[in-house]
Amino acid sequence: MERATVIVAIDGPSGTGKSSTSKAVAAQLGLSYLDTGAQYRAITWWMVNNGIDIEDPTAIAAVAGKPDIVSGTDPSGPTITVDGTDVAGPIRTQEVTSRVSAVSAVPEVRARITELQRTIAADAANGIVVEGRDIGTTVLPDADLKIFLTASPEARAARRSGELKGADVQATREALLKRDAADSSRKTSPLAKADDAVEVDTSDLTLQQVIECVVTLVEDKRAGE
Ligand SMILES: Nc1ncnc2c1ncn2[C@@H]1O[C@H](COP(=O)(O)OP(=O)(O)O)[C@@H](O)[C@H]1O
Ligand SMILES: Nc1ccn([C@H]2C[C@H](O)[C@@H](COP(=O)(O)OP(=O)(O)O)O2)c(=O)n1
Repeated sequence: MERATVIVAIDGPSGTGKSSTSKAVAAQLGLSYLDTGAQYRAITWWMVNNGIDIEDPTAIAAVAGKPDIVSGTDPSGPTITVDGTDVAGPIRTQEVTSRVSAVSAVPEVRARITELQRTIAADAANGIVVEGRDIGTTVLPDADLKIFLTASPEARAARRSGELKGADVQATREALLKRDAADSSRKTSPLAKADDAVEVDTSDLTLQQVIECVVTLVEDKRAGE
């Protein structure tokens, strides 16, 4: 019998391991992979590049439909383009990171990106791992498996500053907590754990342990447990 597709939603705050875990789980299980944070970063990059006033939600809403955002969903080489331009690098700058929460709080932006996400998930032949902040609660509430990753602010800041080549851990911690607070308190689909999500605290787990944990949860689901 043909295996049914499987939809996995992985949510949580910054630095909990969503991207690394999701990519590895998708690769291991032959599923597609979607980094929804990259989509919000891409639309933010476009707004900044086009001189849109980030402080003005009405201005953002008015142009939310303009950029053409395309995500490549192969977990071994995910891609993201805006109007045909590869923005994988530019979306990770400090400038975009500091503005992404404001842009992604605008309801018209969320409606647009959510629709894209649902289309991508529906088109994934074998299924998909989708990671973000509101996947289990809003984007894919019928996902087969929902995971909510957490980790202490200290662990998250240490991981992130390691990535940013020795950036100050304390400053990184403050920036992370500020972004979490903004993402958790916005009106439209805030960062939140779905009632039926499995919470995994990754503070004291290696990445490999987290990957194994999630793979096991997917396999158990597929086995009908
Ligand atoms: N369990 C873990 N233990 C140690 N480092 C981890 C763990 N999970 C992820 N990392 C590292 O932490 C950093 C942030 O992980 P990432 O997957 O980008 O998190 P998120 O997508 O939640 O922001 C990466 O450098 C990653 O390799
Ligand atoms: N499903 C999502 C995913 C991300 N966002 C917003 C809020 C986040 O601060 C930004 C960036 O997300 P991203 O996952 O790239 O952030 P980190 O990798 O954790 O630094 O996008 C969102 O509002 N909804």
